[in-house]
Amino acid sequence: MAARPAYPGGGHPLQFWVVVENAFHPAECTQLTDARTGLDAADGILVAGRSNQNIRQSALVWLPESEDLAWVDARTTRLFADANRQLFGCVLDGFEEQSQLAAYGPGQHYDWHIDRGQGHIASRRKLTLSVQLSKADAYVGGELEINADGYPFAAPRDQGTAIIFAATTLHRVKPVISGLRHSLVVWAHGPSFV
Ligand SMILES: O=C(O)CCC(=O)C(=O)O
Ligand SMILES: [Fe+2]
Repeated sequence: MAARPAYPGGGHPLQFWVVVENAFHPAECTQLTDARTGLDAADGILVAGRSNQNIRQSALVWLPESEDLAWVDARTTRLFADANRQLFGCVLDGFEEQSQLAAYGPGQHYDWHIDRGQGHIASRRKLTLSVQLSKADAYVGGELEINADGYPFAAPRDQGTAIIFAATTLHRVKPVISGLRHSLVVWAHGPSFV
């Protein structure tokens, strides 16, 4: 892939995502990955309710609703609010889906897709938030890439780093080669294209 060309005209390059380092403390990441234990993992569920193993292969669970985990919604809401103020400036009016915990083992991946979909909830997805819950050296491969303009950007893989992007932006998780990658994925919702 060729390097991104210099932005013409001397202005600022367009920004398509917001990265927040240390958005989650390592102990918070561990609490979330531990929360998976004992939960039923539905293998390869697309959020539209259709399963397509060619696009997605990962173990996915909904974040359980418990008092111990109440801080998660507060944190992710703050991350969305800050990113929306800083960059996106879109109309957000709710959080209509439970947060997801995903885990990708060897060979598992999520091919290029966008998160805005059909249906009354998926069509209202405006922003996507992904948090790297695993330590950077806990897995090989498994990069989260965002392709907003033809130049895929690999999200930083440091544990606790969050990235926020428009739910209409192409992204993928490359196949994990070894180890296990955990992530937290959340959407913020709102009316179309405003
Ligand atoms: O695991 C991730 O970081 C992203 C997953 C994803 O793209 C999705 O669940 O729609
Ligand atoms: Fe996605």
